[in-house]
Amino acid sequence: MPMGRRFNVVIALALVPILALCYWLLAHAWSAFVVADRSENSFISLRATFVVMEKVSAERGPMNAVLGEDAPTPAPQAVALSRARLASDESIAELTATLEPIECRQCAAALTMVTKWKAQLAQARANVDRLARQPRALRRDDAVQAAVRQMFAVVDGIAPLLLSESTTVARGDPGALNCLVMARLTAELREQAGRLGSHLTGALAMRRPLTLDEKLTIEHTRGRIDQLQTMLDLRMADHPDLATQAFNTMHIRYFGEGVTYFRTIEALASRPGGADITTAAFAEHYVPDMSSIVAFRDAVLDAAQEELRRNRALSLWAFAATGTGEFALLAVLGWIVRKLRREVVSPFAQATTAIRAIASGDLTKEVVVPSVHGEVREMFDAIQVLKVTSVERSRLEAERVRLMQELALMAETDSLTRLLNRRAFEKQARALCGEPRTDATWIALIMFDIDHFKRINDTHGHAVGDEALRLVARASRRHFGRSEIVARIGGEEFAVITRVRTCSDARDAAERLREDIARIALPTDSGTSFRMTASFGIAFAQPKDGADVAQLLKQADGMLYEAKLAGRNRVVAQPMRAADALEAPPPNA
Ligand SMILES: Nc1nc2c(ncn2[C@@H]2O[C@H](COP(=O)(O)OP(=O)(O)OP(=O)(O)O)[C@@H](O)[C@H]2O)c(=O)[nH]1
Repeated sequence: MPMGRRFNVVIALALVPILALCYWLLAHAWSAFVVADRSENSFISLRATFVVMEKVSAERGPMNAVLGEDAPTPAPQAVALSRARLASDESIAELTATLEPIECRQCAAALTMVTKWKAQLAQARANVDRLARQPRALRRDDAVQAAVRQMFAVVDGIAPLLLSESTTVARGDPGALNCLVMARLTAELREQAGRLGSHLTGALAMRRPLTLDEKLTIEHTRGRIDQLQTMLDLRMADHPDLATQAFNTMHIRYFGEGVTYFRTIEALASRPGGADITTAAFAEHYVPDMSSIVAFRDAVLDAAQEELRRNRALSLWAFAATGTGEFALLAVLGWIVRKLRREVVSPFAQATTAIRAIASGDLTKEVVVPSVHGEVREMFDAIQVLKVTSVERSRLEAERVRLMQELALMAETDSLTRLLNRRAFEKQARALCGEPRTDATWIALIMFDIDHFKRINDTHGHAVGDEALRLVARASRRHFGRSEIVARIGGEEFAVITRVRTCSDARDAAERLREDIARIALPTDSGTSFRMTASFGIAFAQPKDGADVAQLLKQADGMLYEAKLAGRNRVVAQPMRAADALEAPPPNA
């Protein structure tokens, strides 16, 4: 696989887990933000529920006052009760408004609960109104108690919604859990404080002493209030900075003044004649002290809301930071990959191609140097140096081969005539003799030299003698083809070795050359020309007998000597036995 594609595959494989991780981190950050956002929205419903609980609880104050008055209810008490009921209704409407736009299973369940409370509340109010229309003397004590308990039941029905909403909110921001728990404890404290006051309603309304049951109920409620106070104190000890002022005010106002006042009225109501105080007067003094509980609850809820807001902002920031960080990371990765590809991978592939071309001897391709720096640039510089040295080495190698060939040629060639020299002749003649052939019957070695050559030199000069040698060589080349080996084997001595079908073929060839040499007109320095002759000696051998070049040379030399002795300018062939020749052996000249 090419390096570029391999690089792409590696990058793709590396990107898969990186992108998956980025997606997971972004999705995680987004879902954390969604939960925090939902948590903040749910807090609005939770706070509205706290208010509903408070308002419905507060409605019992004017209700107690009305039940303590004779019929018809005096206008101030009636107006106070109407206002309290209106406040409850408004708080329920506000809660409903916060729940309706949210499409969730919990909200639907909450709306069902709200509808149920409204029905319960309407029934409880109807009971109170029925009792209020009766003359006080005719009102039955147990009926008054039942009306009060019915109002308690409405508030008891709100507590589960508070719990479920608090859980939802805390799930989105566990940091708000402490505030939410404290708000719930405070809301219950407000409810228990209200109930404590309501426990006096019967006795005060009927102008009678507290019954044993009422006293027991008061003790039970007081015990729960003490519990709540202890729990709040412990939590405040862990979080001393949380709404400290509101907490201290609640301690002074309710646990101090409010509880003391209640104990005073309780003591009066425990006397045989009961307490000489109306429920309205009691509520007027007791209820304002309870407002410090609501103020602390609100302070704690404000702190929770602030925490939720901070958490949502933090989640949003975390989401944005994760997205931006991932984008930056991917951008940097992309930049690194691009830079790697441009400055390392592609140049490396180019370098590989260039080195491969140089190694295979293709030095024509240009080495394209990419715009890179550092080590990669140095690598390309080195490749260029390698190419230059390779080109030079190649040139030197070609030169060496040429020189070797020239040397070989020079070693085997006669520089004057350009024919083979004696050494090359003997070598090639041995090779020819060793060739297994069937088409030729004889090997003929023709040796010849120029007659009275010394005289030519002496008469016309050495240069003319050289020219004579060159002309004889040229004539020899003309007469013999490529398959015949022609050489200058001595000063004015030449030799040809060839295969012939018959001995007379060799003799005829020698004759023709002899005649040709005799026709050569040699120019002299004086402008005249003269002719020369040559003598030939021929020796034969049969390849099947194993031709010996040295022997052939010796025999041809002998024949040449005979030709000289016989008067020169003639061909003398070795005499052959008739049985050895296909035709009569060449005659002696
Ligand atoms: N110009 C020239 N002369 C050469 C060369 N090589 C040898 N010779 C001369 O060739 C002559 C050979 O003479 P000889 O061996 O006496 O033979 P010849 O004169 O041809 O007499 P025959 O062979 O008996 O006919 C000598 O004078 C050599 O100096 C050469 O390369 N150039």
